[in-house]
Amino acid sequence: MGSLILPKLLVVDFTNDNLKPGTSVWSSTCNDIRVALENHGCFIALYDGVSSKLQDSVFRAAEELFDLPTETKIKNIVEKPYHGYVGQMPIVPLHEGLGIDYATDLEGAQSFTDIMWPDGNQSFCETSMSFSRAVAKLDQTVVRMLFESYGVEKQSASHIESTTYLLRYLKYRAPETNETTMAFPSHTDKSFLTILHQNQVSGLEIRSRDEEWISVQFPASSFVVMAGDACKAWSNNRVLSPNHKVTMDKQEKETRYTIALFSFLSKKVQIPDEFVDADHPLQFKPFDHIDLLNFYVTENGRKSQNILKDFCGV
Ligand SMILES: O=C(O)CCC(=O)C(=O)O
Ligand SMILES: [Fe+2]
Repeated sequence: MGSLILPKLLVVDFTNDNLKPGTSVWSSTCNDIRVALENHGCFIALYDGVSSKLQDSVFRAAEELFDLPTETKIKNIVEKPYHGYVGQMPIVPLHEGLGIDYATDLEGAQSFTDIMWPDGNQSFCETSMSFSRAVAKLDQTVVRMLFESYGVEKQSASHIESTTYLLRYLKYRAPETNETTMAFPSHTDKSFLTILHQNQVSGLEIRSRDEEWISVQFPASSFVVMAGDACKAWSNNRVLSPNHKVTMDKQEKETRYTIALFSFLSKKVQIPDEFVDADHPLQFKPFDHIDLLNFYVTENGRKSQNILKDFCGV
């Protein structure tokens, strides 16, 4: 066994030196990851690619960012839906978020930093970029392992080459007495994969394939790897892109911060031929990833109970 299944969710120890391509631990872990993504749409990764110093820095960077005046934060305008500033919404009063597109590139991190701090903030820029690059490595390892488990490993390199990353800083303040505890409503992500890292305040809940809501406890230094709708489409409906939400505890006094890295494809999302046969007919037409986001913000997209079927169903 390459990995451990704690009460509900798979925990994969990426710090294990024996987890190397070609070993039996590697292949059994590839298999565990595939099964977890098919049944729960997520798993927990223990990963030391982000040093504890960088973890501390990224949460300090989050506090510094959210402490900026609202008139500055709203300048985080990105053309792509759900990429920029979100906040001040009466129905989701606890939540605020900002996004850095192309976060693993210096230009992406720098241009966001320049808008937030016109006089410069080099440490914020470096922290955001280093964190994104370190988490992107985990994303790429998971892609490689998932592709290998499905026998399409030859396609992982071109997939990784065409991946771009959005880093989002997310804040959930503690609810006041008699205020809603719903901090982020139930949804599926539109990414290929999402990787979440939270501070010590929990709140994430994920709905598994058998419709059980699971409260996610992040072990120290852990990351939640979750499949988005693009991964579900790519897999011809094998992978689950789980509904998930954030609920704050009524008694909670502290602010929850999550730093989330979302991966998107700059080439078409297309189902490999290997996933299609008489028992598994083609379910989705190829599509541009950005068009899935654009559909999601239309009235039909928002109302849809099955976004992939309505957007690109065969
Ligand atoms: O904060 C979290 O744990 C989840 C955030 C989330 O689901 C999202 O931003 O899509
Ligand atoms: Fe999400």
